[in-house]
Parts: sequence; C-alpha cells; structure tokens
Amino acid sequence: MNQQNPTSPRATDDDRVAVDDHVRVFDTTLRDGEQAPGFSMNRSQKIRLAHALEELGVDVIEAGFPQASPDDFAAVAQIAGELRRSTVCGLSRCLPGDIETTARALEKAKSARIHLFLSTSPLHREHKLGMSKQQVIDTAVDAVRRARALCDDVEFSAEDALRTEHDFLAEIFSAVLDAGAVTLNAPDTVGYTTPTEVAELFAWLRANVRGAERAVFSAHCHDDLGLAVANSLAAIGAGARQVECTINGIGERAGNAALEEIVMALRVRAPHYAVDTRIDARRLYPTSRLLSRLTGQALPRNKAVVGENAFAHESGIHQHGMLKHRGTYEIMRAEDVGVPPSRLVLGKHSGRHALRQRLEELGYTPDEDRLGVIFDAFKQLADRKREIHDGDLEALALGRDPDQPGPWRIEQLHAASHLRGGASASLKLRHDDGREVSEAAIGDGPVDAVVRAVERATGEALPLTDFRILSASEGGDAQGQAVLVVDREQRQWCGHGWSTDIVEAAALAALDVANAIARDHARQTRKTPAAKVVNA
Ligand SMILES: CC(=O)SCCNC(=O)CCNC(=O)[C@H](O)C(C)(C)COP(=O)(O)OP(=O)(O)OC[C@H]1O[C@@H](n2cnc3c(N)ncnc32)[C@H](O)[C@@H]1OP(=O)(O)O
Ligand SMILES: CC(C)C(=O)C(=O)O
Ligand SMILES: [Mg+2]
Repeated sequence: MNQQNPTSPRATDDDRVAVDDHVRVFDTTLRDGEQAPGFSMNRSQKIRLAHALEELGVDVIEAGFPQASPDDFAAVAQIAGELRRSTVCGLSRCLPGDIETTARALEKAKSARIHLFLSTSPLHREHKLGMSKQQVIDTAVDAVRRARALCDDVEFSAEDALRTEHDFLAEIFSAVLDAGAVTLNAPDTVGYTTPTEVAELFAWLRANVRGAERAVFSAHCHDDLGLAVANSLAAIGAGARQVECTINGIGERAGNAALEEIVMALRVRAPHYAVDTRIDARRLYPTSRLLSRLTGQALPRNKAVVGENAFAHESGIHQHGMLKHRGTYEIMRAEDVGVPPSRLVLGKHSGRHALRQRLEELGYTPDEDRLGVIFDAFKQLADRKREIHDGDLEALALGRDPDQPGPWRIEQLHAASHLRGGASASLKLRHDDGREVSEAAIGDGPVDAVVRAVERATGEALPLTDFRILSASEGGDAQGQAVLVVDREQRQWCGHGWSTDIVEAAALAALDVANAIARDHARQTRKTPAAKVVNA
C-alpha cells in the first residue's frame, strides 16, 4: 500500500500559539456514527438524540449530510430549527450544490456551521479525486468562500490529513483560513496514526499554518487500530481545541473516538491535561443508553465508562477492597457519569465479605457457622450459574432450592407456532401461598406468546427491552440460556432461564423477572435497606 511517510518537523515551545483551556466537543454521532452499517436512525430518532446531545452539553452537533438524501436534509433542518444552545452543523462536499443545500438546511439554526471536507493525501488526490495539489487548494478555497457567503462559521476538514505531506497540509490550511474558515480539522480518516505522530503534527501545524492564532485546530480520529481516543488526547495535548467524537464510539468501520472516554480522561486526569470540556458528565450514561436503544445495538459489557461492567465487581479480593474504600478499584464514581451506583456482582469469584454484606442488605444476619454453610452452597451454585441474584441468595439463606426461588413456579407449559405467522401459549403456575393460575396468550412468535402468558398469570407487566438466547453448553442437546431484560419503574430487571427448549428457557426467564419484581415488592413492604457500596 502506498503509505505516505511525511516528515515530522517539530515545533519548539517558542513557536507555539497560545491556546485556551476549553476543548470544544463536536459530536458526529448523527453523521459519521449514523453512516456506519447497523446504526442508521429515522428522523424522529435523530431528533430525539439531538436533544439529548444538547442536554449533554455538546458544543457542536453534526446533524447530518443534507445533500445525502431528502430525509437527511429534513432531519438537519428540523434539528436546526429546534436546538437553541448547541451549534448545529451540516457536512458538505466542496461542491456549490452541496453548499447551497447545506446552508438551506441550516437556515433556522440559532447557531449554524457548514463543515466542508476535501481529501488532501496523495492516495486520495490521485486515485479518488484525480486532482493535482493546486486543484485541491483551488477547490477548497472556492468552497470556503461560497460557504462563508452563506454562513459565518465554516469548518474545513482535510480528509486523510494524517497521510498528507505536512507542508501541503499547512499550505491548504493557510489558504482556507485566509478564505474565511474558522476551524481547521485534521482527520485521521483511516485510523492510521499513533499518539506520538499526531502530537507532532498538531504542534507543527500550530507553528506553520499562516494565521494559526485565529484558528481552532480540531482532531477527528478513527479507531481502526484501537487508538482513536489515545490519538485524540495526544492531539489535545499538542493544542487541538476541538475534538470530533461520537457516543459509544460508533462510526465508520471500527468507529470514531468515543466521546465519553475523552471527556472522562480529561476529567479524571485533570492535572495532567489541564483542559476541560463543557459536558455534563452525569448525562453520559443516559445518552449512551438512549443511543443503544434507538439503534438496537447493545454495548459490550466491558465498554469503558458506560459498559455494564464499568462499575461492577465480582471477584472477592476486589469486593473486599471496595467495601473498605471504593478508590481501591475505581478511578471515577459511577454516579458522576450517570451510572447507577457501583454494584458488587456475586458470582463464582466472590468471597465471604461481599456475601455477608449482600445478605445483610437483604435483611439476613447469619452467624459465622451459618455463613460458612451458605457460602459453600453459594459457591456450588455459582459454579453452575454465571451470576447469583438476590432471589438465589434469599433461597440459600432460607434453606430453599435456589433454582426455584419463587414465589411463582411453572407447573405446565404448552406453546405452538401457527402456520401463517403468530403463536399461542398456555401455562399453569403455582404460587407459594397455594394459588394456582392457568392462562393463555397469543403473540408474534412462541417466545412473545409465552412472555404474554406469564404477564397475565402473574399480573406483572413485562415490557421487554432485550431478549437473547445464549448457548450454555455444547452438543446436540445443548442447554440454551434465555436472557430477558425488562425496563419498569425506572429500573432494569434481568431474568435468566435454562433449558434445552428455548421456549421453556424464555418462559423461565420471564418468570424469573416476574418473581424478582414480586419479591422486591414484598421486600419493600418489609422496608429492607437498598444495596450500596461504601463511600470513597
Ligand atoms: C470520510 C467521510 O466520512 S466522508 C462522508 C461520507 N459519507 C457519505 O458518503 C454518506 C452520504 N453520501 C451519499 O449519500 C452519496 O455519496 C452522495 C449523495 C453524497 C453522492 O452520491 P453520488 O453523486 O451518486 O456520488 P458517489 O457517492 O457515487 O461518488 C462520490 C462523488 O463525490 C466526489 N467527492 C467525494 N468527496 C468530495 C468532496 N469532498 N468534494 C467534492 N467532491 C467530492 C467524488 O469524486 C465522486 O464524484 P463523481 O461522481 O464526479 O465521480
Ligand atoms: C468528513 C471527515 C471529517 C471524516 O469523517 C473523516 O475524514 O473521517
Ligand atoms: Mg470520519
């Protein structure tokens, strides 16, 4: 591959242009994020996310690429008309038609930006655009002038900047700055650069672009080598004062730099970076969850800052430390990024300290001998199940069979799929208090029907936000694990069911949630204190 190896002259400290300590957050979830396969959103979803981004405190929202389609135009126009605090930006090629369309889409914005881009690297100039260096400069300058005639705030991006010759990059940035651009973006379009290289480039540009003191330099890093956040931070360290990023790091190919990671790196390591954004970090988790829900794309559990495991601890040694002082194993507080308080997950790696703490929170105070018996049973159970839930613990504490924590148990189940779509299910449940209930329901498929039947029989609404079947063992008679997530009363309930029959696994998972809700209501009547991790 024809990789450029541009020289990397270094700027001396004396050459540097003074910069302020505000890093502008330019969010491109609705443009670069949305253009990646699997992440497209309809207009009303985009509007919803745009409002959430404004609430989050994003400085600039790239709302779309108005020339791309009538719907993209309409979404950008509606976002421009509705937002009042964030600048609304539209992406545009360096073509008169694109620029006019983008300006029209932004007409109603309180604060608007046209974002022009044109490739500058030799590979793109030669093979993609078929343009000489001079043609690239002339096209960019002409476009910036046209855009400035329609909008005061114009950003220019040199696409594939990180594989562009440094002196050509400085030349084109100087020219577009003269023509009226305000923000100069040097994107690592293909995620090729490294932190050292990107820092050298930004320092060099600040020293060598004519009029650099008037410009805001911007970084836009892709994650092809998993370096997007590190590269963005390195650019900020070298004077970039705008960072382009996306919620959950979604974006073209491996994605863009994750907004929540950059924001929290700058905040957690504040003395190191000495700059900050205006993001309300407590909105990070809700915004991340909203995006996942809108796109239907779940996050990996171990995703930094906003993943399910980011503030969860299962291993005994960590839990012991957390119970003494949470700074032992956490560098930021869950509540500061809007995540519900840290939780100790009980599983096969947990120890007695965490077990005792959770039992006490549930209202059980076993003596040392009894705790030892419960702990042995807990370890055996944990070897079979991935996570131990409160219902399991209560059953162990009460000496009941933890696989059937109740109060509802399935006595009979029947489900059938119908030939031209649809399915029905009927079941009989028995309650610990002796009641027996039989119910039937229809649904889009057998899983839907069985969940509806559990709802009717238990009287608990189960609005599903996620349903998955995982293979829990191997071979032809593999056990399936159904995982079912319900959002209710501003809480998330997660149920599990195991069976070789996936419909039965789904019924058990639905019953697991209905039982957990029923037990929670019973517990609240007993006024048991809520779980918490000891202070920092
Ligand atoms: C790095 C990035 O993320 S850039 C943004 C990428 N995002 C997208 O492409 C999503 C939206 N895109 C689209 O909907 C379509 O590509 C459209 C509507 C913009 C254009 O569609 P078409 O006119 O059919 O062109 P197509 O996409 O096939 O090819 C791109 C054309 O734009 C030209 N082009 C590419 N970048 C630029 C630019 N920055 N300035 C001017 N022209 C450009 C190409 O040379 C090519 O021109 P040609 O048609 O004269 O050969
Ligand atoms: C349009 C530009 C900024 C881009 O997305 C890229 O180069 O990655
Ligand atoms: Mg990009």
